[in-house]
Amino acid sequence: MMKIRCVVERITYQNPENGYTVLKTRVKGYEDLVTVVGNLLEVNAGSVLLVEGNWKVDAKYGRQFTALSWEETLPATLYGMEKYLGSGLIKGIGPKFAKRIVQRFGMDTFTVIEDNIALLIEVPGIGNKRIQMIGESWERQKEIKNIMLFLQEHGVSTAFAAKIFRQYGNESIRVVKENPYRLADDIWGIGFKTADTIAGKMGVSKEAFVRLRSGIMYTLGELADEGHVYAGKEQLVQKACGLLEAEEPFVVMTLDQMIKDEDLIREVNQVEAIYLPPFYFAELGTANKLRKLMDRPAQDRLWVQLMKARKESGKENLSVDVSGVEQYVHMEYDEIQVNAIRQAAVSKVMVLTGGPGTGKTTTTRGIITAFRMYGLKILLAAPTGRAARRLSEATGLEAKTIHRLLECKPPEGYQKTEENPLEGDVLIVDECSMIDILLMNSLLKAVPESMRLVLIGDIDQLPSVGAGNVLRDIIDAGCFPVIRLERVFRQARESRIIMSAHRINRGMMPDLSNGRNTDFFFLQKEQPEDAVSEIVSLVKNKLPGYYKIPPASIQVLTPMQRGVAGATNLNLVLQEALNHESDGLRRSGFIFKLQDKVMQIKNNYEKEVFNGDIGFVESVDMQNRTLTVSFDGRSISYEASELDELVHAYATTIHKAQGSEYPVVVMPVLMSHFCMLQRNLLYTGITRAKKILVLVGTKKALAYGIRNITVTRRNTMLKERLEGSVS
Ligand SMILES: Nc1ncnc2c1ncn2[C@@H]1O[C@H](COP(=O)(O)OP(=O)(O)OP(=O)(O)O)[C@@H](O)[C@H]1O
Repeated sequence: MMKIRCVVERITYQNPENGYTVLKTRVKGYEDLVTVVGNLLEVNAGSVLLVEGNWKVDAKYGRQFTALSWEETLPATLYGMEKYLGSGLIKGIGPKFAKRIVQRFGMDTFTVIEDNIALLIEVPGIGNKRIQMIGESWERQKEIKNIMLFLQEHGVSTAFAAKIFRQYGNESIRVVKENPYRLADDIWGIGFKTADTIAGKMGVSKEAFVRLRSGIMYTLGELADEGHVYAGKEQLVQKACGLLEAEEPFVVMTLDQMIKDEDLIREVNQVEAIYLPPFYFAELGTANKLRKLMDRPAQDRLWVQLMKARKESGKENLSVDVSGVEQYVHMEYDEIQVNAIRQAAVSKVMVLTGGPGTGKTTTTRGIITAFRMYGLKILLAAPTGRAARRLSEATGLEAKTIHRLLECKPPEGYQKTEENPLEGDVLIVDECSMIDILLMNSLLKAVPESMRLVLIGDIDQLPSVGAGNVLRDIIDAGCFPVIRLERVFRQARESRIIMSAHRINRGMMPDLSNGRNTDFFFLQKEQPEDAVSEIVSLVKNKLPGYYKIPPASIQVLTPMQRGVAGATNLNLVLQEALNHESDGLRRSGFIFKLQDKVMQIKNNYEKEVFNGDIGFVESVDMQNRTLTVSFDGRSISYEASELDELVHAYATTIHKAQGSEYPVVVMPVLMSHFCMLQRNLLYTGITRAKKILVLVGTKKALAYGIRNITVTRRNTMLKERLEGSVS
């Protein structure tokens, strides 16, 4: 084993999945650039590294230095200093100024910046404003370097240093030393495992209360990510023991203490359920409010008139006359649709559900028309921006995202609450299958008791990303009127996408024959590698050529994140094929370049961008290490350390595409995805396509997915609470 000191000239290759990196570096005594390979995800061009490892000769690439461990140091040569300063790490200095500064101050460069920064004024082109910027950035880098050093000493990669610094500032090291598990609570992207590694190196014992507590919290969080609102006690203890490698009695004791401390809530009914408090209160709140809404009368003109007429006539089935509505919207409704409109007129809470093309939108328009005839004030909402926009286009009325409807303002949160409720007579919410228990509770809190509620959604789609199975629980509880639309109308029958979705939903194979004038294609590819090449050629050439559309309007949806035909790899190959920009900002092995299609993967209330929003990189500032993304024309800027909120979106998982629709969808369906292939996943993926759908893969995989209905049960008690069997 030996050590070399090198300056990173450029990063040639990085694999974000496993961290494998190839660097071209300059090493003293070597004429040519030296190739260094290994797990070096977090390095920047210009960094000076002390790398420990061995020389090896690769059959294809020749002599290389294989890194086993490495640390970053400040450069000690003129060349290194210039590279370091010009790398973009220090705001206000790019390659040009780096050269000038080093030319002027030589080996004293860093001492000058450190002790006497005002002297930079002697460098042509540098003014006081820039000096101030450089000074601040230098200090920040120094502090980040200290944290990095500290983290490296404790065996953690440097990726999180900037984030830790942003959260705690100069207190960073103190906080981490005091309770490293706080990192997992406070910082998005740092999980229990990372915090636990730090704690382990710091000598925190395996049985320490802080450790067990954090592990239990993490396990509950993981179960919530899988969709569970609560954990069965046994399930939780077992899972936590596995994670913590701790004896069961210690975990049980910790759990009991946490319940005593009211960190967690235990409820014993049919099972011993352990809740994280927000989930418990959300489930309880949702159930109580829905029951209350059901019990209280509305106060609008339509309600008052109908109830009066019912009372006077003694007829229970009196409702609105739908023929007036039909005349107004120029549509003849079928029996179930008429029923839906009549039911809406006499309901405080109701559910409208159905698959694609069954007339949910058309019926909603009818319901809205009936309400408007009686002067009701209508509010429209949907969980995502795109779903809200679609609802708005379909109804001609303003529709908001639930976040906007509730006037979400960080950091205080929702402005619309029980104390400051929504104003209106009726709230109609679309795409309700996407609403998780926390969001549903927040929404219902803001609904006054006299307001009507119409919930619309397709129950056969994937359930919400967040915890709960809210729409299904509400339907299954049997306490609310539910109208199920099943007939597919003529126009929709012509769409093979829609007909295939319905067949899949009934467990049948779709018709896979290809022909002209169709919207549904199946391309047989056995091997994932072949499927990927086909997808690239479809997105880059074939579909744009045939349909005269830009590649950016084509969305690749895939069942999985990992693997050859998973979202990560597809993004890498599609980026390479579609984006020819040579450079960009790097983060964890990904490179964000001008024009890249990207997706925000976290709700960021400050920036007002939300999980699932798709945009395009519209500028990259290598000097200041920032970039801006245009989300539907709105420019949002990101610092390099915030780039883990973005992923490339040439391809996304079907889960992430819930609630969105795209004109053209390309979707791999391969046995290599077998663990994810499920009927509701395929159904959701296929129904995202509005004009063209191309499946690439094997019939076997498609058939397997269609048969697979082992939808994992989610732990929720909402249905029981609504029924009244659990209070
Ligand atoms: N009563 C009806 N008579 C004739 N056509 C109808 C009727 N109801 C709906 N349709 C037609 O069926 C098609 C699908 O209806 P609609 O768009 O309302 O369905 P949807 O359930 O909202 O579909 P998706 O979920 O795919 O958006 C439309 O072309 C619509 O005009």
